[in-house]
Amino acid sequence: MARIDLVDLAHTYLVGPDLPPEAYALKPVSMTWRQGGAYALLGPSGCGKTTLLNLISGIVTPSHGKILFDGTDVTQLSTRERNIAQVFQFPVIYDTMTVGQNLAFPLKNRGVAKADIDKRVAEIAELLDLTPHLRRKATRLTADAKQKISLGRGLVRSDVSAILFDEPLTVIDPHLKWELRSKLKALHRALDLTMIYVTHDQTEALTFADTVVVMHDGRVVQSGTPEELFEKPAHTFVGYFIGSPGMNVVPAQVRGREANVGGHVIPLGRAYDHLPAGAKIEIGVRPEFVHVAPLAPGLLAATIERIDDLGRVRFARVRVGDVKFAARMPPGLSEPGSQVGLVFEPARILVYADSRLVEGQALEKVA
Ligand SMILES: Nc1ncnc2c1ncn2[C@@H]1O[C@H](COP(=O)(O)OP(=O)(O)OP(=O)(O)O)[C@@H](O)[C@H]1O
Repeated sequence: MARIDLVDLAHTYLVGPDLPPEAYALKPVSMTWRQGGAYALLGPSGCGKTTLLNLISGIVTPSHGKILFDGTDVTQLSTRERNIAQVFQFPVIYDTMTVGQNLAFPLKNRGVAKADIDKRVAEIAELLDLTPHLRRKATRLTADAKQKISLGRGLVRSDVSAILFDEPLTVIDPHLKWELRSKLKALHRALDLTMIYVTHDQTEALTFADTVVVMHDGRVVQSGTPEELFEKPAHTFVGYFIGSPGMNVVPAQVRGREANVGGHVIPLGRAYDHLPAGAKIEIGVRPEFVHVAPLAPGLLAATIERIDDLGRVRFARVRVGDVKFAARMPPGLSEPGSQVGLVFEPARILVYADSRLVEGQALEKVA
């Protein structure tokens, strides 16, 4: 396995001089993927996830920049030379072979000794519950089982630089998805391999990965633990893409320790004295930290439009003039259409300038 460094890496599928930034499927990125880390590459369709994965694997050669594996430049090397294992969306297996032969194939191909192959195949089959099927022809198996074999083929070699998964659970039955996701996590712990898992599904990303890399419009907008993405989204996109419901992001005028939203002043937990002039300023606050309360002086007045009952918690969708918020509902209170007040937790309000998080000044440091 390897530590992977991306150095000013960018890619466009178009050809021509002086291409504009929009022509790039991957805009310049420099970052490090830790040896042995479990990463998810998360973002909506078309944001550049597969492009980045294919650049790392060597399927695509970048227009700019370099890729280093353990400090060695591999930018011009093939997937085989990079020693990468990949699992794709759809099963890639040999129907004429047995399950066991399929699992053994990547090892046989590399000239591994038979005894070592048998041992490793048995180990991986056990981890994926494929042991009873080892002698069966792959052709007769269900799509789920075939994809499990694909996963097994990706995981069977212990000497790979990294294993890359491109939406590997797409064809898997929903109830099995949960089980396989937990299995992959356990496999990561057991095998200690660098794994990069592409998905557009936040639950998949947050349950599998130690580090989630969020992409938006060809850019890596944040790389962090699931907790960091929830607590401190570096970009408003991360705020509403992660979390259910997503973060409230509303235009505001921010001065010092206060935000003004439609004429109402909301105290902030930090001070913002040096916001960039001319930037679009917004505040971001997760619905978990905005509370619906009986309307009272000093509270931002809102109208409840809808209540979403998520079992353990209820969120109200409320309207304040043209602005909509999602907020926590206390038990027993209020019907749709009623007037309520909103209570904000100041320490949980973040400030964004042109969609990027601005670090405020801690209040104790402000005179
Ligand atoms: N081979 C290609 N030739 C031209 N454009 C491409 C090619 N592959 C991808 N693109 C474009 O690059 C952009 C990023 O695509 P990419 O497949 O990397 O995104 P993605 O996040 O993986 O999306 P999806 O989940 O839909 O696969 C898109 O605008 C896409 O149309």
